[in-house]
Amino acid sequence: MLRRLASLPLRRPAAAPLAAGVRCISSGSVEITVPLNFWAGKRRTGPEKCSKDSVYEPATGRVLCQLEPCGAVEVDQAVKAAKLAFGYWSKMSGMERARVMIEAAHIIESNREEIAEMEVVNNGKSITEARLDVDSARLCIEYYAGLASTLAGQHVQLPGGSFAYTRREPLGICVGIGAWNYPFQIAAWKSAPALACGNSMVFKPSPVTPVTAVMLAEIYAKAGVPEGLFNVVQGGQETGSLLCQHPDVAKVSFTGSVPTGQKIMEMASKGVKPVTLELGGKSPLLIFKDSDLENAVRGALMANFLSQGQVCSNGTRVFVQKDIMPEFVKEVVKRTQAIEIGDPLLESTRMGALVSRPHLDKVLSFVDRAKKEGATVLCGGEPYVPSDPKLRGGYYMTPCVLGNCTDDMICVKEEIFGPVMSVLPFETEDEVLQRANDTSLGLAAGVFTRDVRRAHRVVEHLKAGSCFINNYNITPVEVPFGGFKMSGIGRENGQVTIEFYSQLKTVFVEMGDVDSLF
Ligand SMILES: NC(=O)c1ccc[n+]([C@@H]2O[C@H](COP(=O)([O-])OP(=O)(O)OC[C@H]3O[C@@H](n4cnc5c(N)ncnc54)[C@H](O)[C@@H]3O)[C@@H](O)[C@H]2O)c1
Ligand SMILES: C[N+](C)(C)CCCC=O
Repeated sequence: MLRRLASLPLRRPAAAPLAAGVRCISSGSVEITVPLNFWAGKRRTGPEKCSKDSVYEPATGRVLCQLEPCGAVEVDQAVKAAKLAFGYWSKMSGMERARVMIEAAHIIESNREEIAEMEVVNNGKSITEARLDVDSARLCIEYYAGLASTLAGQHVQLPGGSFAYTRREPLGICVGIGAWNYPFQIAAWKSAPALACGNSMVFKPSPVTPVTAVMLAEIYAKAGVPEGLFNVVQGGQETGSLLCQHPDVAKVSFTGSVPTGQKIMEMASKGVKPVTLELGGKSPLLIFKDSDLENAVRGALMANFLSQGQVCSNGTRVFVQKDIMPEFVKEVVKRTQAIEIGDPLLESTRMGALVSRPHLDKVLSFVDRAKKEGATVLCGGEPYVPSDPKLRGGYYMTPCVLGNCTDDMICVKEEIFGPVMSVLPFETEDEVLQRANDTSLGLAAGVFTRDVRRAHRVVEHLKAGSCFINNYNITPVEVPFGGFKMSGIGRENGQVTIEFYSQLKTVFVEMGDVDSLF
């Protein structure tokens, strides 16, 4: 097996389409009947007697497929498969692992459109964004393939010719648990560093978006990973809890809300398992009067309206220096009103549907509460019904800009996770820094200014894991991403993430005699 893996060519002709069973789709035309669980190299049905949950297509509100949540038996089968695969994979060299991962990246590239389309159908985001998410997943796998062969330890000289060395070793079976806003990308951001380090993974997507993680499992299988190296079990919190508490699991990497992250940490603590937690945010974006206004407006839109505003790192508290508030607001509102909402599979659409009916209702209720608290709706914040009859049951709303906001309003304090921007005036740098940091969360923050000294001074004081100067919401995979404070623990992407998916073994080597005290 090892020889076969090692001899894979670096590049193959375009891979055959994946088994999602559909191509060239349109909204409302897709029904998924293939099983969505995957372990030991194959798609699998869930437990015979499970109660199935309907999964919806956000663009239309139609049922897309049925989710078969895994119970203890299936979780155990997936973990067993991962254990077996770990035995092979962890013994391969970094170069051998890299070859297979690069092959997986090529298969993603060849199937970019199909994966993006399925992401749209299941998540509701625009096809333009979904393609970028697929690219980010591929780049992440390529990046960690590149790092796989660089894993190395240290050599330390000790007295008398003795020495010690360190080995960077994999952890074992890692569990990945994902949120619904970037289903394919999250699966890749977790599996790529895990696999590069020699681990295997059991991944549980959100029950709202179960479709594309299993496509990634197929891709890894086609690329030639050992059977069981990357497995997908579907389900909600019960399945997730079973994974976190499984005695053979070495680590849990979670993306989701703060309350769930706290539960995961608690469960993992019972087995003293390390966790990576990528949690929520309520990030500030600071726009100073010396900013390039055109870029500041673009940045504010990028900070709020990607993925229908359902982005953890969104800069939803937009602090604008008073002097430029009128022109900033005028421009932001004009451009927000021009965002084309509608069928997420159309090239011209810039904002698709929110992920579910309950989530849409929740976001709209935040807008209602903001109004009651005295905020002014400068635009949007209404349910939106597209003219195309097939989209009438979809979960759309108009992107919203709230003015007249104050720091104590719920819309300014709580993560809304929808297309709602709160604009707040400020006067001085000290004041805005104090207000920007006045939150228990610390995922991201941004500053727009032409003053280079101010920019670096401000980011030095911002209590956030990812800070942007004169841009927002870009996440190159070479760069670590993660939160301060209650926004999380650990990082994804970048070289540092190798440390979160591996452990250090120290080996002492005695070259002389044992100097015994006894
Ligand atoms: N920091 C990041 O990188 C990042 C990225 C995306 C989303 N998020 C955050 O995710 C949230 C939205 O996603 P969501 O609604 O899917 O979050 P969620 O916390 O409701 O669910 C996330 C995942 O956890 C699972 N889960 C729920 N209860 C569990 C339990 N007790 N044990 C194990 N697993 C359990 C869910 O089934 C799902 O797969 C937002 O707060 C957002 O900010 C963070
Ligand atoms: C929008 N980004 C930049 C891809 C960030 C995704 C991670 C969080 O939801």
